[in-house]
Amino acid sequence: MSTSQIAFLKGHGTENDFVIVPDPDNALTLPAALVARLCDRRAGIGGDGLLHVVRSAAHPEARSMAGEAEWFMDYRNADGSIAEMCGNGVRVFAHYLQRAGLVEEGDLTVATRGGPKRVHLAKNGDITVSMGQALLPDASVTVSVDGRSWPARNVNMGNPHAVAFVDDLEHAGDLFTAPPFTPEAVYPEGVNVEFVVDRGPRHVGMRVHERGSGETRSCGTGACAVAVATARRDGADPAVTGLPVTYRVDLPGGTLVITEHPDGAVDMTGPAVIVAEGVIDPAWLETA
Ligand SMILES: N[C@@H](CCC[C@H](N)C(=O)O)C(=O)O
Repeated sequence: MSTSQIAFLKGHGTENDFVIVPDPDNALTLPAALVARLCDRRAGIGGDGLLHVVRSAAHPEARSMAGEAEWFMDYRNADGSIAEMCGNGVRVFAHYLQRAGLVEEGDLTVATRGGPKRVHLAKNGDITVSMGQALLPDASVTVSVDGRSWPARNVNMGNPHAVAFVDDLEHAGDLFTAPPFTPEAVYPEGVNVEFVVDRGPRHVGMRVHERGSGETRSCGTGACAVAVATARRDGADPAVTGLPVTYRVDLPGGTLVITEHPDGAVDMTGPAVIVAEGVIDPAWLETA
């Protein structure tokens, strides 16, 4: 594929939006600066991140997963940085594959930097991703905004999250910049920070500041981290009770349903939408 004719699509999952770049043979070079330009909402196409769609066999980071997952989600944040996982991204990625006729309704596996993820494409359009187990590294972290501070639960869903329970989501402030946390050494690679309020039994609301993207209207891995942290807070750890626990997680862009099973496996269910498709103008690409 010539770099002067790059096809793209635009899609979102609960309004966490992505530029999708199909590149089955991994022929494109996508340096961080170009990704950031593509994700720019004024000078580019605009998105919280970019999904580079590559055959696993064609990508050095995914070749070892090619036997079980034909397709690799090479995910990038809006600033061009690389992240291990993107939960909403996997749903949009799988939806794109189905729409393009590359996979069928039912089950498939998508390779990610966080390992292979099982995905179920349901008839009604819902997409469920088996996100794997949450890790809960024991570290006491404090997150602060505008003079208020909260203890945060450290949850790793392949990527790092700090989950803080607050009285009011407004207390998270404008989230234009990353909320400071201490001690900084806990997250040497940065962190996604979630602010959570209770909305009812097994029902929470959240806002998130994503590493590399700023405040987004949804974060799939963040919703999973929030559900796991809330289950621990509520004394509903499935490994202890022997029962799965399901949380409805409301985000500014929609609702995700998260279930944690007694073996620790976390499932996330939500929608995915393709909004548009087109070709990047070669003249724009020259300047980008
Ligand atoms: N929006 C994503 C998470 C994307 C990666 C994150 N910004 C990071 O750097 O870890 C999701 O839906 O999970």
